Amino acid sequence: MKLKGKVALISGGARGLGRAYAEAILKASGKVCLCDIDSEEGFKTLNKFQKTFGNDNVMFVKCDVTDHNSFENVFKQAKRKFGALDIVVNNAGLLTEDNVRKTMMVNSIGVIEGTQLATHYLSKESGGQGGVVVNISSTAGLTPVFYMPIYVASKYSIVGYTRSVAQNPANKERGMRYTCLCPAFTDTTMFDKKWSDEGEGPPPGVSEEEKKGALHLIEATGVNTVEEVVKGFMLLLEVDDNNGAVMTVTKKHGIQYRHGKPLSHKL
Ligand SMILES: NC(=O)C1=CN([C@@H]2O[C@H](COP(=O)(O)OP(=O)(O)OC[C@H]3O[C@@H](n4cnc5c(N)ncnc54)[C@H](O)[C@@H]3O)[C@@H](O)[C@H]2O)C=CC1
Ligand SMILES: CC/C=C\C[C@H](O)/C=C/C=C\C=C\C=C\C(=O)[C@@H](O)C/C=C\CCC(=O)O
Repeated sequence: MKLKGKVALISGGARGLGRAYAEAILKASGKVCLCDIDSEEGFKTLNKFQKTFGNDNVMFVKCDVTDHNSFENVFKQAKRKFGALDIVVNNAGLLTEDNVRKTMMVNSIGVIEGTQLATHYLSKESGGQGGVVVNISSTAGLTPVFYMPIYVASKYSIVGYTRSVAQNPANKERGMRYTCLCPAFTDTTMFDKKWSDEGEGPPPGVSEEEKKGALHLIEATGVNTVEEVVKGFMLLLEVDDNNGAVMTVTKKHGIQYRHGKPLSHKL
């Protein structure tokens, strides 16, 4: 997809990776509707982007992706302002093991409902032009991590969901493609530097065993810069024949496509 003039909706776009995806699309002459539960940070980002890219090319709508009406309102407002929608990035996420329902609501159901809304609002059968959905999982959506099983469960669900929706032949008719981006540890607020040896020690509630596990994995995978993840993200948007693609981005191995082989029906 050529990004000039294309319109993207990005959840969790107020900061971190979501904000960086937005900036990359704006730099490529696209338009962006940011949404986030954090309106203070959202309006700060909006003001900054408006100064650089112009008021006509960016908007912010406060939204909680776990509230269907609140999320759907973003799609309506983006279409009203820009007249079209071509890209949906289901990026909003959180990392907590303390609240299983909240983690699943944001990281899993928020992404699934965002994909359903995208299919409805972008689809040729609803008067759209078709388009692309990028669902943000994690390498923790492809490999077990003993100290964050709930986060892992939420992220595995996104990989399976995206691959399944991509296989639905009806979505080809609708002009839709679905992809999944799985970054490993990346240097944002979510990646708490306190976990590293230079930091002040683990966050409250993290046991020594969990800290050791985290440090071991961080050492094995390395820590991505935001720019490295954005490079993979832009490839997913720009390459048109990648419906169903699952891409990992790790510091050590860079960008890799992961081909999930379906189990044989004999099993
Ligand atoms: N930073 C990392 O190491 C990695 C992050 N990821 C994923 O990338 C995505 C972005 O992560 P980061 O930018 O690092 O995190 P971040 O914490 O900096 O940004 C997440 C954004 O999502 C928003 N958000 C949270 N709950 C929301 C809700 N209910 N409704 C709307 N917005 C909500 C937050 O307000 C925040 O602006 C997440 O899905 C995360 O799981 C994946 C792999 C690695
Ligand atoms: C402190 C947590 C910060 C950010 C959240 C992030 O999403 C969590 C990531 C947690 C674990 C990451 C594990 C990464 C593992 C790897 O990159 C490789 O060991 C394996 C990569 C892919 C697995 C698929 C395969 O078997 O090839």
